[in-house]
Amino acid sequence: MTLCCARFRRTHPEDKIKNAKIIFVVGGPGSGKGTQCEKVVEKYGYTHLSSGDLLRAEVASGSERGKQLQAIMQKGELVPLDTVLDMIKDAMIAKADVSKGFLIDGYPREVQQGEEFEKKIGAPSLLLYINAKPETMVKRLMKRGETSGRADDNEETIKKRLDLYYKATEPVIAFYESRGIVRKIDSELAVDDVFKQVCQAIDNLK
Ligand SMILES: Nc1ncnc2c1ncn2[C@H]1C[C@H](O)[C@@H](COP(=O)(O)OP(=O)(O)O)O1
Ligand SMILES: [Mg+2]
Repeated sequence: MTLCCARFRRTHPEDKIKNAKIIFVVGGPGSGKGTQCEKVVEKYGYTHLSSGDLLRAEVASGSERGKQLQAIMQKGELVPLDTVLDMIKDAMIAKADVSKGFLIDGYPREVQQGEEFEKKIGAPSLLLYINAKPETMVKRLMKRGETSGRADDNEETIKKRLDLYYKATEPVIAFYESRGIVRKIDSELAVDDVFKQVCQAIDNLK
């Protein structure tokens, strides 16, 4: 080992999140992930990281990378894996000192993203599977689209996002089910009743 490694090892930024508590929040578009995460932040002091929000912030910044991302997102497609992961990791490190844990919302979108996350960051201790019927998700998204200003909350893109969710993201749930960390949440109910189930799952972590 060189002197340089020895000196910098202790202050490596990654060290800050090595033992962080991580919860994956997985569900279709409009299933209620963001709504539930907000409530968890308030009650448990977790940090909510929505991959979609991080990406939209990059788009809003007007950067060159933001412009490329916007084109992909407008089509309802998935953005490159490394881009999202780096953004999540940077955001986690920035919040490490003040967080009780992290809610990773909207990621992994496919099994490979989960594997990469674990390699670069760490393993989740819980996966909240926010489950609603497709009709419910479409209805909620159309309503959200009236005020969200989100370019992807329109009927055509919603359909593509739902298809992609069933094809790419549902296998993620099966992947983590084999590890016994999936808690299925019935998100057809009123927000507070959904939250009760979420609290039960989190309380059981301790
Ligand atoms: N349990 C619930 N009952 C009724 N509406 C809900 C709900 N959970 C969320 N909503 C609403 C709020 C939003 O306008 C819309 C989508 O919710 P969201 O939290 O933004 O979903 P997601 O982050 O999974 O895309 O549905
Ligand atoms: Mg959301």
